[in-house]
Parts: sequence; C-alpha cells; structure tokens
Amino acid sequence: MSELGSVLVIAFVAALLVLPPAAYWRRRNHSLPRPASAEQVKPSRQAQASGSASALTAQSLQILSRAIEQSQSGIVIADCHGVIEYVNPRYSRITGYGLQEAIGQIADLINNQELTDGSQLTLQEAMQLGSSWETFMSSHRKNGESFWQQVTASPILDDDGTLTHIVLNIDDISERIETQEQMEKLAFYDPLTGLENRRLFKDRLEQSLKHIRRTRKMLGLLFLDLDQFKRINDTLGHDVGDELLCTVASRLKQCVREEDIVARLGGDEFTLLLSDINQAEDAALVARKILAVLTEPIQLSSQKVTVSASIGITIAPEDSMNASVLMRNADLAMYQAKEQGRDNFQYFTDDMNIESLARMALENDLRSAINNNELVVFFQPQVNMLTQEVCGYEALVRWQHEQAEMISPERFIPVAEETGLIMPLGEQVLRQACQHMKAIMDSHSQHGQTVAVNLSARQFRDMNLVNLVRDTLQETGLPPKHLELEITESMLMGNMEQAIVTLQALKRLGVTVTIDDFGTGYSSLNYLTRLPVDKLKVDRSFIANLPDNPEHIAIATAIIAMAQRLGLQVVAEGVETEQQARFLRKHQCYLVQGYLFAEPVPAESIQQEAPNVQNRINLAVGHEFDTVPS
Ligand SMILES: Nc1nc2c(ncn2[C@@H]2O[C@@H]3COP(=O)(O)O[C@H]4[C@@H](O)[C@H](n5cnc6c(=O)[nH]c(N)nc65)O[C@@H]4COP(=O)(O)O[C@H]3[C@H]2O)c(=O)[nH]1
Repeated sequence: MSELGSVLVIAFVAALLVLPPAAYWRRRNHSLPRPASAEQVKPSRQAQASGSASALTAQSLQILSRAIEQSQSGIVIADCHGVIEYVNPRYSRITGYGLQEAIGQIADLINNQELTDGSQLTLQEAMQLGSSWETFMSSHRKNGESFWQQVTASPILDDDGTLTHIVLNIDDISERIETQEQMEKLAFYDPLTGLENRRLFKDRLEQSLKHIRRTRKMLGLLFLDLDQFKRINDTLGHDVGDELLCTVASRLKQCVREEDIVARLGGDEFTLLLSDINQAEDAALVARKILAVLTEPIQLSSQKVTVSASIGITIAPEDSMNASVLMRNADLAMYQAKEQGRDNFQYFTDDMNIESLARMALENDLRSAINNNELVVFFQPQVNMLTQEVCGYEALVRWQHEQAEMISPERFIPVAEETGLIMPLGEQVLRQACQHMKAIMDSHSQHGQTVAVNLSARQFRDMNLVNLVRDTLQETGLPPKHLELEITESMLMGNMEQAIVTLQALKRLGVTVTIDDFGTGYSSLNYLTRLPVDKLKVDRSFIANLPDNPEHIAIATAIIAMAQRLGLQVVAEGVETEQQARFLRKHQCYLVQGYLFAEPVPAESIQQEAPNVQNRINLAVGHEFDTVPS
C-alpha cells in the first residue's frame, strides 16, 4: 500500500475510534436517522479522544489498518465531496480498479441524487444527518461485466460533528441475487415451459382485478385444457409430451399481447389473463385464434402430431370480481367445452354453477349410498340362441335415490370414476354379483352360466385388482370360470403393455375377459391379436340400426367375422327386435342380450322371471331353429 494510503487508513481508523459513529449504532437499532448534534456526542468523543486515542500504540494502529486492508468487504474512503482517497484490495478485486486508478476519482454514487435508501434519503442527505445509508444496485466492473453490489455508506464526522469523509462498504452479492432469482423462478415459474405458474398467475389476477376496479375496464380469463393429451403422453412417452407442452406454450404466447399473461397450472392446463379488454367478445377472438394456431401440426423430434384444446372463458367484472371464483368459473366453462365435443370454447354461464352444485350434491349422496350399502345389482339375462337357453347374466348396478327416481349408472358412474368412489362401488358390485351367481348355481343346479361384471378404467388400472378378484371369488365360493370381467377398448389404449400384463394375471385366475362396447373405441384391430381376451361384445349402437343401416351392417358383420377368425366368442347387446335377432343368427352370432329377451331385474326376481324369459326366447328364435346350420 502507498504511504498515503497507510496514512489515510490509520487516520481513518483513528477517526473511527475517536469519533464512534452515532450512525453505526443507529443502523444496528434500525431506527430512522436522527440528526447527530455535535454537543450531544462531544463529551464522549473528547473522553475517548483523550483516553483511547492516546493509548493507541503504533502496533494497534497497524493491526487496525491491516483489518481494513484485509477486509472481506470492498472499502472506499472518500472525502465529503466524493473524491476517493483510499480503496482496499478487496474493492480492487471486485471492481478491477486498483488503488492508484481509484484515488482522486469521484465516486458517482456519493453525489447521485436519484438513488435513495429505504428511508427515501439520498446518500448525501443521510451523511449530512450523520446516519448510515444502504442500498442494492447493479454496477459494472472495469472489464464491462455487470454485477450486483450491496453498498453501505457511513459518515465520518470531525470533533465538531462536521462531515469530513464517507466510508463505503461494498459487497459483491451477484451470486446471492442469482440464487434468489433462481429460487423465485422455481417458486413462481413453471420449470418446463418458463410460463408463470398457478401462484404467480393468481397473484397477477388479483392485481388486475384491483386495476380494473379503478379503471372500470374488463378482463378475460381463459382456462385451456388440451384434448386427449393423456393419450399422447401415454403412447408417445413423457419426453414427447413435454416437448409438445413447450410448443403449445410458445404458440399461446403468440396469440396474446405483451401485457397479457399466459400461465401453466400443471399437466396440460393453461390459463390466460387478458387484461384491459373492452368487451367480452374480445376474449372469444383470442380463443378462436388459439384454436386455429393449435390446428397447425406440431413437429416433435420423433414425429408430427396435431392437438386441439377445450377453452373456458369467464369475464370480470361481469361474472365475478373474486380471483378464486373466476378461476372456478373458467374451469367449469372449460368442462362444458369438453362436453360439447372438444376443440371449442364456451363462456361461463350461471347454469354451469347450478350444474356444478348439483354434481357436488350427487357426489355426496353417492358417497353415503356406498357407505350405507344402498346400491344394488340387477341382472340382465344373456341368451344363447343356439341352445335357446339363458347362458349368463350381466350385473348392472342400480341406485334408488331416497328423494329421487332411480338414477342411471350412466350418470353416477362417471362421477364415481372422477372422485375415486368407483373403487368401493366396484368392490360392492363384484361381491354382490359373485354372491348371487353362486346362489343361482346352487339353487338351480345351473353349472354353465356366467355373470359379467363391468370394470371401470380406474379399477382396471388399480394394482390391487387381481388380488381383489381372487379374494372375492374365494370368499363367495364362486368358481372362477363363472365370472366374466368386461373392460372397454379405451382402457387398453393408455398403456397397452401394462393392460396385457393385467389381463394375463386375470386369465391365470381362470376368469373370462370380454371387451365391451366393441367398435366404439379407437383401438386398432391389430392389437386384438395380442390381447388375452375371450369375447367381444358388439356395441348396442351398431345393433340398434340393424338390419337397415348398411354401414352398421358392415361394422357388425366385420366384427363377428373377425372374432370368429380370431377364435373369440362374440355377443351382441341391445337386441330389441326379432329382425335384429334373426340377422345376428344368420351371421352366426348366437350370444345375445337385450330387451327382446329380458330387462335387468333384481337378483330376487331372476327365478320368478325365468319362465317369462324362456317364453320370449322361444317366441323370438324357437321357430327358426329348423334352419340353424348344424
Ligand atoms: N337401449 C337398450 N339398452 C339396453 C338393452 N339391453 C340392455 N340395455 C342397457 O344397456 C346397458 C348395457 O351395459 P353397458 O354397455 O355395460 O353400459 C353400462 C356400463 O358401462 C355402466 N355400468 C352399469 N353398471 C356398472 C357397474 O357395476 N360398474 C361399472 N363400472 N359400470 C357399470 O353403465 C352403463 C349403462 O348401464 P345401464 O343403464 O344399466 O344400461 C345397460 C342395460 O340396461 C336394450 O335392448 N336396449
């Protein structure tokens, strides 16, 4: 260090000791600066000056000077006009400016009139008040690189309380700021797409609501969910799914203005906040634009895919001025768009609220119905037209609501699926079906009949399914070959390999597996050869239009022929007319189920209904048996 430097440092240290800076104490107390009066501090200063200063040895001064030299903070000492008189080595390492370069320069910071601290004071104002001053700011090193610094300035006052010098403490906090930025990013942004996350979106929505309250403008909130994304994710893999989400995110950004916000809530759910719109129709313009840009094929690394989306729109202040309510509105409207066949948008309406309340009530009632074992299983006979006998039954769940008429399973099964209630419900149906089938077998000495139980998608994916079926068979005493499990094509499509493993395990138990509603799903017929299934059930929508609709004739006959070629049994459901039964027989589909023969009945009525069912069988197909091929 130069001689001047050492002298300055020593003088500075001495000054610190002689003049204990009131500001230091104030800073520690975090109080607002009070003007330091010379009179107030004088006696103690003088006492120290005459005591401590005179007691200082040259050695202790040297130690103190080294402490400053070796400080881990950059230190700048400037006169009261900002002319630098000393910088320590750490300052030089931070900024790249050496002592000689710095001395005599003006520290801009000291005279900056715009930069203020937490108390809105400029550095000079704080110094004149004898208090310390602190701020964070970005600056540039000598090599041009920018960095973040935390600056603390402390005044040095002379015996009379007049400002003589200013000490700047400089810490390079770039790393800390970077970590903080990263943490903020993690907390507020979606790491995959870089879009804002749910938390930040909600915050922005609240800010925008405050803004429109003042400006009396409107805002539009769009809730977007990709259609069939799960299928893409499951079949093409998660990496491809991620790639797709990133492309969708950037396309969404292109559809809105700079000041609008696009966020990803998670999965394939996105929200858009259109601030300052003039009319509700403006939100529809954006929704149309989004639907249009999404139709453009997306080139992913492995292949090209096309996606569509369902969008729900809600408008503030029209629909609500509450952020949570708006989010729920837009979500409800999005579900409505899905129900309308996807690839479209819907505005929120009050009816949707009513619908969602009704749905919640249904869910609660269903939960208690399951808990109280109020659900019952009906049985619909299945007929073998060759033997003219009932060959089995399909178990169909029924719910007689206390205050309402019978509720269709088509209404409550989807609710049960969504809420997870399908698990206890499915278990109850399986148990009841097995118990009744065992009772029928025992009382009628019927040894060839089966009972078919519907499995829902969630049940089929459940790891415990095979154990549940095994245990239920054991507990009820029903031999496995009398149980048939019906699954649908769509359950197989998500993860075909896993589906095959589950089916094989079920087959090992000795139960029969049927693909229900065959022909309505998206399955490629090639898959059928790989699936360990026994039966196909032709969906009733194809049977309903037989024998008049040429397209349905083609589908039904193709399914029957294919099943025969693959060695699978085929059963037609929804047979209502004799013509349909005749058509099916002609095409060698002998297993049938439908109102022509019997409707689903409670277990207790099976025996009582049996003669009626037999009559109907005889009437419908008996007279044709002369022509049945042998
Ligand atoms: N138009 C017409 N319909 C006929 C005829 N014959 C039978 N049906 C009806 O067709 C449906 C056949 O069941 P599904 O295709 O498995 O379709 C079932 C099945 O997907 C589901 N479901 C019913 N019970 C259960 C269950 O216990 N578990 C699960 N997971 N789903 C069930 O609900 C759907 C509807 O069940 P249901 O209302 O009982 O309706 C039953 C049955 O009553 C006919 O000749 N004409």
